[in-house]
Amino acid sequence: MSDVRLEQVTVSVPTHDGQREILHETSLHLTERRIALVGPNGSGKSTLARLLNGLVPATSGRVLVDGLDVARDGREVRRRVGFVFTDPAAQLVMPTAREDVALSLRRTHRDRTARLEAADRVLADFGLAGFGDRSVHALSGGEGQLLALAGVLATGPSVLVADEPTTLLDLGNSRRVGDLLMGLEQQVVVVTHDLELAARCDRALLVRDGRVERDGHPAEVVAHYRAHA
Ligand SMILES: Nc1ncnc2c1ncn2[C@@H]1O[C@H](COP(=O)(O)OP(=O)(O)OP(=O)(O)O)[C@@H](O)[C@H]1O
Repeated sequence: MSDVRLEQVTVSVPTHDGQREILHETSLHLTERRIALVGPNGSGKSTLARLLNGLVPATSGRVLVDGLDVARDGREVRRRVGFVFTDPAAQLVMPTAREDVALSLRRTHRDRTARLEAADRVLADFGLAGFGDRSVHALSGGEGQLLALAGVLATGPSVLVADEPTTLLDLGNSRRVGDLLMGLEQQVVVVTHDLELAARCDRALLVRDGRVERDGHPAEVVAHYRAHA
């Protein structure tokens, strides 16, 4: 399992009259396989998630993934830490589903024909057999999210960070994506408002007002959150 550390991390953003802290001096050691970040809107969950692959830089403190400093070794960290956005449209960049997955395979499969064949195998693994020629814009929300996950996982990350991956999905697709995430071998850090999904993780963190208010077993953290929402 990967080893993710935050050391006294603060994130500040400029405001019209100075600076505002959106994450306050946070230290964490994440080694569990499945970790949920829960909490109210605007509490800092996405900020915390985005720190893990450098999408958001720490204003002070350090973020380390397997000992690599995100600020110094950003390229190598981004190779290890895959990121899935809430809206798959944010990351599906190629015209068809097959080409989108193939783009993720360009490092491991130099030959184009082999790469496209491998992309079809990946699509099949994610329940998208037969979708290869489909435009990425002609997919349902669930299919798009599965394709986005397939594309990120095809790059071979050791950590997957998913920011509200089930928010746009109906119940069936939400379960499908949730089951897929919970079954992955990789370390998974998931930001979610779905407390059932959070309860299936090994550890949960309740983020509020830019601080980790509770950190522990999901059942305990979710119960605390429900009682103090
Ligand atoms: N680049 C930025 N500039 C200014 N403010 C920001 C920036 N990024 C985030 N914020 C603010 O920081 C706070 C935390 O944002 P963040 O997106 O981390 O919250 P969140 O817990 O993921 O919220 P939600 O559940 O609504 O997605 C919010 O008040 C947000 O408006």
